[in-house]
Amino acid sequence: MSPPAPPYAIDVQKLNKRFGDKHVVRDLSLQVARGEIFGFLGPNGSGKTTSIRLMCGLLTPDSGTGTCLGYDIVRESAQIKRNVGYMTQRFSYWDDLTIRENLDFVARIYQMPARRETVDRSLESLGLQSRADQLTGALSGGWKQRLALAACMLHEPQLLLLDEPTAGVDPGARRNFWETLHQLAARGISVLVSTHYMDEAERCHKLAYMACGRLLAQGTAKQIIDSQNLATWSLHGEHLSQLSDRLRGVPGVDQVAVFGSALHVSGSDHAALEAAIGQATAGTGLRIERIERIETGLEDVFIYLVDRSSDNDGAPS
Ligand SMILES: Nc1ncnc2c1ncn2[C@@H]1O[C@H](COP(=O)(O)OP(=O)(O)OP(=O)(O)O)[C@@H](O)[C@H]1O
Repeated sequence: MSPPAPPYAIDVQKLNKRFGDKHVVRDLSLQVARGEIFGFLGPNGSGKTTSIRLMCGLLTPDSGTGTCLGYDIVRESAQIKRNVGYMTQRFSYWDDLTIRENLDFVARIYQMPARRETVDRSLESLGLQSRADQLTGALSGGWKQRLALAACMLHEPQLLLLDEPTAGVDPGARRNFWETLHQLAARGISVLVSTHYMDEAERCHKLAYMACGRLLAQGTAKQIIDSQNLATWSLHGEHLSQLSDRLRGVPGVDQVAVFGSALHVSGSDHAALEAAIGQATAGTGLRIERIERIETGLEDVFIYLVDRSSDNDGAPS
């Protein structure tokens, strides 16, 4: 009888990694459950890629422990690599091969048995049959990205690590890609995916937000939003930049951020925030069309977390 599968696809505690004197990952503890889509967010250079590589045994942590698919991330990295699908930020394929040929090439490199069946199964499961015989170089970004996913799933991994898989892909293709991820998760495959897109963050079962190598928050989108207890007001009008200048630094106002044609003003002291907005907007001569209390969104919270973390660290990442 095979041993029971571990409850977590990823379970790491207090991972640290330095490159020279740069402390890139700090005390990272994180769990990804089986069949869960876990979103990994944070500014450029915050340490997401390094964390992903630590979690799948491609890099050795300076300290910390953990398992990936039940294998020790330090001692059993070879087993992890065999059982994980890793889609890097820069996936490479041959432009002058067809989708089918590219997948066959990957299958050959990994010396997979029953290559033809494996490639056919992969084409079918990711909806690539209609394009199987087209040259990859001529395909849109969305199809190329689907090919990248198929290539890292050829060996039927139980865990996918996807590093910004949809960067530069149009919204329609991104939506289709996420539908596929949810279908895979429904089959019990776990997914850790880094992204900069808020709409994608909201499609994850759980999220973690990283800045300057530290996890600042993790949980469901609702848990992350609730954890900061921010009130947010939306202000619409003509002179948003002047209004923004008036509001910044006023007691009660913790954050002012432009969202399209609106200004979002947030604070953790709800009464002080409301009073501050009232004072800043009264008798200014600025034409303000609408002021309304809105639900605080994930993006409001992430901006707030990054601002606070860079205040604490002395410099933005
Ligand atoms: N092999 C390396 N040697 C030295 N420094 C490195 C190495 N890999 C990454 N870094 C540095 O570590 C920091 C974190 O990089 P990392 O790629 O993990 O961030 P990221 O959050 O994935 O960024 P992005 O969103 O831009 O992909 C950066 O300052 C980067 O320059």
